[in-house]
Amino acid sequence: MKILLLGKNGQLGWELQRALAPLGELIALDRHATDFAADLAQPDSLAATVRALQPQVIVNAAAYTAVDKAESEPELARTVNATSPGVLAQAAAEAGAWLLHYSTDYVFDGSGTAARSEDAATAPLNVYGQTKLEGEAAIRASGCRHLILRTSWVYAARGGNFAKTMLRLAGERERLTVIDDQIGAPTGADLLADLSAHMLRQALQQPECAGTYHAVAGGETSWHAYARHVIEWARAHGHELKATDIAAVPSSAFATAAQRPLNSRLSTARLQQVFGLHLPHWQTGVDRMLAEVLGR
Ligand SMILES: NC(=O)C1=CN([C@@H]2O[C@H](COP(=O)(O)OP(=O)(O)OC[C@H]3O[C@@H](n4cnc5c(N)ncnc54)[C@H](OP(=O)(O)O)[C@@H]3O)[C@@H](O)[C@H]2O)C=CC1
Ligand SMILES: Cc1cn([C@H]2C[C@H](O)[C@@H](COP(=O)(O)OP(=O)(O)O[C@H]3O[C@@H](C)C(=O)[C@@H](O)[C@H]3O)O2)c(=O)[nH]c1=O
Ligand SMILES: [Mg+2]
Repeated sequence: MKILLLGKNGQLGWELQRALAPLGELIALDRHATDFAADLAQPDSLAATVRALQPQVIVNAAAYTAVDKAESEPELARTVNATSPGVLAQAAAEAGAWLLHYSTDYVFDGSGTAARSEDAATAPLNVYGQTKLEGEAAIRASGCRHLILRTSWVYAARGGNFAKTMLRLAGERERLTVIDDQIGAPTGADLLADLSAHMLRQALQQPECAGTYHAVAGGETSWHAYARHVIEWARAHGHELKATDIAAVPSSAFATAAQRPLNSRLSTARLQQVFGLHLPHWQTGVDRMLAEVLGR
């Protein structure tokens, strides 16, 4: 089996290079690839790549993920997150290939306190979420066999993420202010990549498993409690940090270009039921990532 992976060097793309390797011949590209076009800012070039390589599976880990910047670059965000996934999906439909794609908790408005299921009403609050939602719709409209995994708050040992930002800021400042009224589940790129491989393997045998799934780690937290956990773990493992005051603030007191959902809880019941997979608690993966990053 031939698998084409796009966005190979992002947090998730890097882990997918590992997790997908045993499933078949893996061709992993990033936007700078020269033999085959793989820049999602150039949608017109992508169909030729799929036709030339003829993969049985296309995995798209590339995305425009700068949430605040997307507010001032909506066209580029839309091209990368919606138009190009649509082109890949069309090419997959024509080739009879599967498409594995990723989406986000930010497709929802975050009202209420309940965990959302896959068919809950979407209503993105920001450009990034809107373009990711449009990407989902383009994939469904193409008629290709697909898996769309909606995840949240992704971190990895390799790449940039909130946990690493908190470690850096805690080394530089005595006081941090962190939002405590946005609730969600930090999800490791390693876990998501492993889920992806297991789900793909089953879906290839059971095409009726195609569809959209919420794929996040177990448990829930706020950005503030997540930050505190990361900083306390670092201290407990001998790292000296400046920050003594990790202040909890409401979203209204922390100005950002993009508005973010308050309730990012996603129910993984469907994933667990259809694929029989277990979602470990978020702290297990975060602690493992910290041990790797901080060398303890
Ligand atoms: N990060 C998060 O918190 C969350 C992410 N997701 C989704 O999960 C998926 C993976 O995200 P994650 O790995 O964390 O994101 P990263 O930002 O770590 O990686 C995104 C990758 O996409 C690449 N990329 C950006 N623009 C283009 C382009 N024009 N052409 C080709 N590649 C491009 C980047 O390349 P380069 O390095 O060259 O810029 C980077 O390698 C995405 O679909 C994202 O929307 C969902 C929920 C949360
Ligand atoms: C740096 C910083 C952020 N925050 C807040 C802002 C924001 O609400 C939250 C997280 O900050 P980030 O910049 O990591 O947030 P953000 O980039 O919006 O994270 C999101 O990325 C996209 C790609 C997704 O799909 C989402 O699931 C989610 O992970 O913490 C603070 O409260 N204090 C701080 O010092
Ligand atoms: Mg971010």
